[in-house]
Amino acid sequence: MARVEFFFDLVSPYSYLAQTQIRRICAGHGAELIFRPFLLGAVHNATGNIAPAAVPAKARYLLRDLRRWAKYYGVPLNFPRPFPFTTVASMRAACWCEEQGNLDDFVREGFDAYWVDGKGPKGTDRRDEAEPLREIARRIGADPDKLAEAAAAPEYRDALRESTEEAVRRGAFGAPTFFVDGELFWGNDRLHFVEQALEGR
Ligand SMILES: N[C@@H](CCC(=O)N[C@@H](CS)C(=O)NCC(=O)O)C(=O)O
Repeated sequence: MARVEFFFDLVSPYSYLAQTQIRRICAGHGAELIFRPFLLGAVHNATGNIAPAAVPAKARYLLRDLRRWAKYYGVPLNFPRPFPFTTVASMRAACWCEEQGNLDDFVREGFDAYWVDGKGPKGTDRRDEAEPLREIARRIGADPDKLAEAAAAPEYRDALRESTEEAVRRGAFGAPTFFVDGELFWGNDRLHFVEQALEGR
């Protein structure tokens, strides 16, 4: 069975788009799908990359591009303001969900909360994540206090750091990053190559 790893951060709109498609793609090819949390800002820092929205002309273009993709897929997208926002606690909580076996639900509900329903963090301060985390907990049927506790615990801080470092070691520089049996693909707009890779297996 082919194995698709999907490294994501809830702050990444292209990861939101890609996760609306990746389950169908993997199911259609009988591939195993493994979501992997990482911290996009740390990936950018480690690789000397910069967020595309830091270039004003690119930021304006990306907004149009994202809307076109959402229309193309027929999925909702409500670009959140302010942007960017912090996801450090959310992504640590994602590491806890990975351990609990409900990361798939976290991914779906987290992206929907942040990129569809306007329930994401309203700033870049860690405290801005308190309510969004409670929202995700409600949606996935987790104990909100446990999720908040996990987000503050050193073991999930370390788990997130390790998965981020692993992604960088393996060649990641942005999101979404996929590995198909170890081969790296970057971008929602490269999902057709992911499919092609799966067809050849
Ligand atoms: N064309 C790509 C754009 C993806 C993208 O801009 N990703 C951002 C995060 S949402 C990133 O990490 N960019 C790094 C870069 O542009 O090098 C796609 O369709 O997914």
